Amino acid sequence: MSSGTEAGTRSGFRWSAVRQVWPYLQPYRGLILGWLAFLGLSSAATLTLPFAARLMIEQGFTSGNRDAVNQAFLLLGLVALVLAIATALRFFFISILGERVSADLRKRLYRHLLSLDATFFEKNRSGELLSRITADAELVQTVVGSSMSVALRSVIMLVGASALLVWTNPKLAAYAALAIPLAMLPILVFGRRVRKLSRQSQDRFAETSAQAAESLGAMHILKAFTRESVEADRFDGSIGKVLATANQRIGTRALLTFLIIALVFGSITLVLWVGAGQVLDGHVSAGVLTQFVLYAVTAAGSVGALTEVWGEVQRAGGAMDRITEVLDTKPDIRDAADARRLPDGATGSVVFREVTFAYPSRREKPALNAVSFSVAPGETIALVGPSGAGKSTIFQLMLRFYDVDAGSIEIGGQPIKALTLESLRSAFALVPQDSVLFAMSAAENIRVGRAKADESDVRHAAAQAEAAAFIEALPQGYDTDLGERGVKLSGGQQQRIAIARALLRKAPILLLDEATSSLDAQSEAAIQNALEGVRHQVTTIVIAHRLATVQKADRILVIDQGEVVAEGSHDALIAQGGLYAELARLQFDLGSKQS
Ligand SMILES: Nc1ncnc2c1ncn2[C@@H]1O[C@H](COP(=O)(O)OP(=O)(O)OP(=O)(O)O)[C@@H](O)[C@H]1O
Repeated sequence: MSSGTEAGTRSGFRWSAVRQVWPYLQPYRGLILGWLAFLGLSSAATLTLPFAARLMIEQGFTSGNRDAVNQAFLLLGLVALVLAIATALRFFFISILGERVSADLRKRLYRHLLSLDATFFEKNRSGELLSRITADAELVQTVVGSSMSVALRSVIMLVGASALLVWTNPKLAAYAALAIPLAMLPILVFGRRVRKLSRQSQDRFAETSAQAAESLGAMHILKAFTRESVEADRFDGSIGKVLATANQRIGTRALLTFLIIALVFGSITLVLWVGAGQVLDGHVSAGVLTQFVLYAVTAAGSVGALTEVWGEVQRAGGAMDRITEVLDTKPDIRDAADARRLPDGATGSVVFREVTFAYPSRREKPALNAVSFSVAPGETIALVGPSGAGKSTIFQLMLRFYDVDAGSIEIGGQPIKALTLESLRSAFALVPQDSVLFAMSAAENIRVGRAKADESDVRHAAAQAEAAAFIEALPQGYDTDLGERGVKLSGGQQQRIAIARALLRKAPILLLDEATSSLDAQSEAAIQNALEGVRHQVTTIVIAHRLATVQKADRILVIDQGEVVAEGSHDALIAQGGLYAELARLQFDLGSKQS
C-alpha cells in the first residue's frame, strides 16, 4: 500500500505502535492481574532457590546435621512445587491473553478493511492485506502471549537477583555490576538494525502471500497458458528475497547473542575467580559463594532472555506498524456527519447532472465528461456504446463506490452524498459483469441479495432468473456448495444465480451490467420475460452490447468516450443514423449473414 512503503523505509522504532496494543489489553484486566500475581510468585520462588542451596551447603554438608539437610531439602521441594504451579498458571493467563488480543486485533482489522473504499482496494493487493490479518497479528500474539511475559519476568529477576547479589556479597556484586552495562552495549548497537530487517522481512513475506493468493485464485489460467513453472520460479524468487532478509536478521541476532553471552559470562567468570580467591583466603564461605554464583547466573540469564525478546518486541513493533497503517486509513467515501436515510418507499428515480469523473489512478483522462440524464421511476433505460465508453462507471458512481469530481447524482429525489451509504446501496440490486459467487450453497448465494429472505422467496427468485431447474438438478439441490467463486457452475449458470440474487433484493432500482451476456438466446428471452413482470415496479438500467437485449427499453442512451452522444428509442436512434445505427447495422447484418 502507498503508506506501507513509506513506513517500510522508516527506520525509527515507533513506540506509538507498541502503545497501539494497549487498548487491546485493557478489556482483559482480570487476565493481566492473574498473570502478574503468578509472575510475582514464580519469580519469588526462583529467587529463593539459591538461598535454599546455601542453607543446604552451610547447615547440611558443612555441619553434617541430617535434620538440617532434611529441612533444607523440604524447603527446596516446597519452593519447587510453588514454582511449578505459579509458572503453569502464569503461562495459562498470559497465553490466553495473547490469543484474545490477536483475535480482537484480527476482528477489528477485518471489520475495518470491509469499511474501506474501492480506491484502497485498487492500491492494495488482497493477499498482502490478508498477511496483515494472519502473519502480523500472529507476531503481535507471540509478543503479548510470551515475549511480554519473558521480558517482565527477566526484569524482575534481574532487579531481584542484583539486589540479592548485593545482599550476599556487596564487594563481589560491585564487580558484577560492571558486567551488566557491558552486556547492554551490543543491544544498543545492533537493535536498530534488527528492527529494520524485521519490518523488511514482514513486507517481503506479505508480498509473497499476495503473489501466491493471486495465482492460486487463477489456477485455470496458469494451467491453460502452461505457466506453472514460470509461476513457481517467480515464487521461488520472492521466497529467496524473504530468506535473504531473514538470513541477515538472523545473522545479526546470532552475533548479538554471541557478544552478550561472551561479555556476560566472561565477566562473571572473572568475578567468580576473584570470589574463589576470597574463599581460599577464608573471607567468604563456600555456601555464600554458591549462592552468589546462582544469583549471578540468574541475573546473566535474565539479561540474555531480555536480549532475545527484545528482538521479538522489535519484530512485533514492525508488525504492529503494518496493522496500524491499515487501521489508520480512513475511507474517503463515508457517511457525511448529517447523513440521512433514504426514506422507505422512495421512488426509483435517477438523475445525473453534469457529472464529470476521472478514476483516482487516471486523473488525466476523465471516464465521464459532463454526463446528464434522468430516469423516471419504473422506466427501463439501456446504456449502449463501445467498450471503455464509461457505462459501468455510471453504475459505480450511482452506488457511490467513487465520488464525482463535478456535478451531482440524485436517487429518489435525494442527492446521494446526503444519504447514508447503507440506505443508498439498499436502493439498488446490481448484477455485475462478472457474477461473483461465494463458496456457499446455492440458496445462500442467492440470499446474498437479502439475508432475511425465506426459502419460498429464494425459490421464487431462482425461478424468475431461470435458475430453478438447474439448481434442483444439482446433487443436493439448493443446498449444494458452489465451490470457491462458484467454480462448480457454468458461466451462464453463475450469471443466473447473480440475477436471482438481484431479483430477491426487491430494490427499487435494478442495475444489469452485461447480465445476460453468457446466456443462450432461449434463457435470455425467458429472463427478459421475467423482467417484464417486474418492469413497472422497478427502475431498470441495462448495459448490453447485444442490441437485441436492449430493443425493448423505453429509452436508449448512447455513450461514447465518457459522453452521452444520443438518446431515444431503438427506432428513433436507427432513424438518426449515428453511432447506434452503425452498431445496429454491424450486429444485425452479421446476424443475418450467420443465419
Ligand atoms: N478502476 C479504474 N481505474 C482507472 N481507470 C478505470 C477503472 N475502471 C475503468 N477505468 C477506465 O475508465 C474508462 C471507462 O470504463 P468503463 O468500465 O466504465 O467502460 P464500459 O463502457 O463499461 O466498458 P465495457 O463495455 O468494456 O465494460 C475506461 O477507459 C477504463 O479503462
